[in-house]
Parts: sequence; structure tokens; C-alpha cells
Amino acid sequence: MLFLLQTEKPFKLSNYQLGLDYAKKQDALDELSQYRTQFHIPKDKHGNELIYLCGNSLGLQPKSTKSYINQELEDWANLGVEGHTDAKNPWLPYHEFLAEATAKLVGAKPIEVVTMNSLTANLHFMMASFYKPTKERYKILIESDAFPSDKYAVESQLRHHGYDDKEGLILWKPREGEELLNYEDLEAILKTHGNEIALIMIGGVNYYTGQFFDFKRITSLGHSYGCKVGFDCAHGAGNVNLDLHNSGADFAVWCTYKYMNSGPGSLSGCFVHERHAYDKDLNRLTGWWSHNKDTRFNMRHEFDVLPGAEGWQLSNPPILSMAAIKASLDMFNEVGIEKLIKKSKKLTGYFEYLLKDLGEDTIRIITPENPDERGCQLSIQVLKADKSLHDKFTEAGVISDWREPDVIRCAPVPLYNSFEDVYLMVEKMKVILNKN
Ligand SMILES: Cc1ncc(COP(=O)(O)O)c(C=O)c1O
Ligand SMILES: Nc1ccccc1C(=O)C[C@H](N)C(=O)O
Repeated sequence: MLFLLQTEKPFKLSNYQLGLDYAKKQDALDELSQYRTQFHIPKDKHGNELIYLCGNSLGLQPKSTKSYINQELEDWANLGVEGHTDAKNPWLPYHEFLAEATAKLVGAKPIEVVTMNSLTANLHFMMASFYKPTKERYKILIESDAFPSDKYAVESQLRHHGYDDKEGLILWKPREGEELLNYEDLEAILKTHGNEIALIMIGGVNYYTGQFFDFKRITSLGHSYGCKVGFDCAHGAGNVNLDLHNSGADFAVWCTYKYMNSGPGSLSGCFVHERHAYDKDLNRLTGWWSHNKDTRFNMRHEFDVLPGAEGWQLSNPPILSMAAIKASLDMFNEVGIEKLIKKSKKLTGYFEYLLKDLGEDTIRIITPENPDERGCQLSIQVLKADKSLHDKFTEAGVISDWREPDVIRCAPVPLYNSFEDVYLMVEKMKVILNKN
């Protein structure tokens, strides 16, 4: 199925009509095309722009990021400690400046989101509150091919609470010979084990296949059996419509260095559903930044937790990293996630169409075909290939990534990738695979 810019109705054209001229025309018609110029596009040693399709791993740097960070460096140089209150963007409440735009991006209310820590750390902090095992109900359900860090984190939670990490872990697996997960299988697992499962923790968009799960469906199913439900949205934030509040999920976490373009190792985002906002009995690991802002500096005050996701903060945050997040969020706020998703579906649809022309004896796209069940990433299984193939792509100026055993992940990011990028990538693929 191919979505063309001129029409909302999918229809097919010949490959000739969908060539370079077509790609250039779509770029000219694209109302978001000017955003590409607002990013640094990496170049090869001759100064030519690379075809960067790796926003699923590390998003590109907005040109504005430097000035946002420089503002904080200047305020630090000029004000020292007074910057906490007197900086242009005072550091004490800095995380509050991110809440509204973050909430909009992930479909939440400002009280439900906070930016803090790193991703796997936040997953643990969320599990400290939402994984409350009992003798009867202690198991954790996760998708079988979850990102390793998530799997290690849930296994270590099981061990931390004194359970066996194999016996306590339930895996939602694809069917024999398939990669994508099937909801009927999840329903069957819950029918048998629902009363033993304390927590369902799913990678909202799977890092390997790119499958975007139905959060609402998983959450209501989990809740109907009394399980808590959380999502790791590392591959979802800034990429798909997460609609976290309406999903009803108990919590979600994500990183800001992929589709949120906020720099390597940048801070993570965290969502805690509003219904938990004022629950002071919910166990959590806390620090002084979880404490009431009005009395935080009275120091000897008895602990008084902040309402909402802010109440999960521990430490005063790194402002330089937050400044990079602010630069990126300001851009997302200007564009709006709806427009991005609209372009994303067209761009990825075009990419998919061109790839399919390579033939099923060469490649197989393991990402769902339905545009509502994926983001911009396509995971391309290259038959009979090994990593040396990926090296050839890199040499040819295409930045993508390789995931063992045989998958190239490519993510045309609507903020900075073009239809021409996608066209050229497939042309290079044809040369490398001797398909031209
Ligand atoms: C789904 C998922 N979970 C966890 C991680 C690990 O994140 P971090 O190193 O920021 O904790 C990543 C990416 O690295 C990821 O994609
Ligand atoms: N943060 C990184 C640092 C170094 C190398 C890779 C990463 C990734 O983010 C990998 C990504 N999570 C993935 O889906 O493969």
C-alpha cells in the first residue's frame, strides 16, 4: 500500500513514475521539507551528505541545540550558583519547562510526565513502584525479543525480590516461523497465567521488528487480570502517536536520544498515569527532588512527596542535557506530532514500496505492513546476508544499523529525511545486491 502526497487514497503507479523525479517532486510538495535544513546532516570525507537512516538509534542534532546549551553555559559562567534562580531559564524549575511539550508529544497530561535519569534507570524506578510481587502474584510478562536492557532489568527485579528469573519471567513469543506478536497469544497467556502476573512490561515499538503495539488493548487486558502494565517507548516517543493517557497504562519510559533528537545518552522521559498522581502510599525510591518544592530547601523538613510524575525525581537534573531536550521539543511543538506522523506514513510507505520491488527472494520486510502498527522504521531481513553487507552500505554512504542475525534497520525520520534519501538508499541497495 502506498500513500502519495497528492491524495489520501492509496494507489499504485509504475516504478518509472515512482523514480527520482517523483521523489524530488514529493520533497518539493512536502510542507515539512524546510525542517531538514534545521539539522546537521552528517557528511562523508568529501563533504557530501550521507543518507542518514539511523534516527532509531541516535537522532540528528538540531542546529539550534548549540545556542540552547550555550545559553546555560553563559548563565553558569556569569552567574555561578545564582543561575539556579536567575538564569534566563532558571535551573531549579528547568524540568517544568519541558513538561507541556513532552506531554503533548506522548499524549499525556503535564502532571503525568517528567524528564529525569536515563532510560533503564527509570524503568527500575517505575518497577520499584509498580512491580509489587506477592507469593501468589509475582511473575513479569515481557515480549520475547525485548531490547536486552529491558529484559536484563526485569530479570534483575525478579532476583532482587528473591524469585528465580527464569521461572518468574513469562515470554510473549511469536508463532513458529513468524516475527510479529499476536494478541490472541497474549490473551491465551493471560487466561492461563493472568493471576500469577504482577507486571506486564512491553517495548511499545519493538526495537527489532518495529511492531507498534496496541497499548489500550494490552493495558485493558492486563488490568482485567489485575496486572500492572507499563511500556518502554524508546522507539515510540517522537515517532508514533503514543496516546499514553488514554491507553490507561500505569507507567511508561522512553529515551530522548532517538526520535527526540536530544543527543547521545540524553535524559529519559517518564509517564505515570494521573490516577497514581496523589497516591502517597505507592512505594517509590525517592530523593530530595521528589520533595515538595516549597519546603525542599528547608532541609530538615519531613519528607513530603510531590504529586504526579515529578514525585519520582531523585536528583537535581543535568541542565545541559535538558537544554538539548528543550531545543528539540520546541521544534516538535512547532510542527506537531500529527503532521509528522502523516508525513512519516507517506515516507515509509514509499520506502516500503521501493524495497518490495527488490523481490522476496532477496529481502523480506519483517515490520508490520499496516501503517498504524509501525512507526517510521522498517526492519529489512536480507536473505543469506551477514554483517559484511551492512559494511557495504556504510561504505556507500548509507547510515543504518545492523541487528543480528540478518536485519538492517532503516528509519526515514519525517523531520529530516527526504523522499530522495529513501529513493537513493534503495538504488544503492540494488547495486550492492546486484539487482539493478
Ligand atoms: C527499548 C530500549 N530499552 C532500553 C534501551 C537502553 O537505554 P539506556 O542505555 O538509555 O538505558 C534502549 C536503547 O538503547 C532501547 O531501545
Ligand atoms: N544508545 C546507544 C548507544 C550506543 C549504541 C546503540 C545505542 C542504542 O540506542 C541502540 C538502540 N536502543 C537500539 O534499538 O538498538
